Amino acid sequence: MNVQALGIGYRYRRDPVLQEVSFTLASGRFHALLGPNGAGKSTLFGLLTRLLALQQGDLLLGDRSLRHQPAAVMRHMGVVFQQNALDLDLNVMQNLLYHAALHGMSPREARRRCAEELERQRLDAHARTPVRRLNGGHRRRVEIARALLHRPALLLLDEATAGLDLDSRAALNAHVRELCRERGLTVLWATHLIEEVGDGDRVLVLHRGRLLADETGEALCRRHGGTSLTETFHSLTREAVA
Ligand SMILES: Nc1ncnc2c1ncn2[C@@H]1O[C@H](COP(=O)(O)OP(=O)(O)OP(=O)(O)O)[C@@H](O)[C@H]1O
Repeated sequence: MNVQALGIGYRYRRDPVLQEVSFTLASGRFHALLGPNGAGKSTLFGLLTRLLALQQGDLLLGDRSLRHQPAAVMRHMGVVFQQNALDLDLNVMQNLLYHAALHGMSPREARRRCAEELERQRLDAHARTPVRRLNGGHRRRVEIARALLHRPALLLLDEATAGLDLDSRAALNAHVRELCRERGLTVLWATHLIEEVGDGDRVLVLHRGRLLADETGEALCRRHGGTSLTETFHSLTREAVA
């Protein structure tokens, strides 16, 4: 399902935090939303997930509008927020079952989907483990399993690797790419870490509330004559400040 952001703008008080942000996410592809701290990534996530009310613009999922058919859009969206939001005292299965109930699944359907999702995320051995006893990488995978329980077409992840060590970060990033390839999920992965972006990924560069680029890492480097994405990103954001 294609996703289109159309002219999204937002201000908390007087100063605009997002201005005319428009982009398209291609069905079944991994997209990186790259921006330094304070660029507006979390604000954009807040708007896409309805934590914040849209002030300007809209998001279309297929032909459904977030502004006019919010429930229909949310049904096709899974979200992993920056802050870990699992109940540490419940075990993995209990966390998932609770969430499945919120989606209105019958107990039988919920158990089936939770078991299926845990197996797909290679977490089935941890079903009865209290979340408190899981490492950070596994906790994130439980959150991804939870976000996918209702089989969304679009998965949004906001700084999903925050607080993880280098190896766990790389493993989680690879895991989400695999989900994207295998299930045709459309993914928007927000990060300030350039090393989490691959040359072939579509990269949306957000800086001070404006989208500076929306193309593959390779194309971005070629267009700006940079030898690496890191160099290109830094020269792009420097130019925008000058
Ligand atoms: N509740 C708020 N009230 C006022 N200003 C805010 C609020 N939340 C964020 N901001 C401001 O909006 C701008 C964008 O912040 P946002 O958190 O969206 O950026 P970010 O790219 O997600 O950064 P980070 O990676 O640090 O989370 C920043 O200047 C921030 O100070």
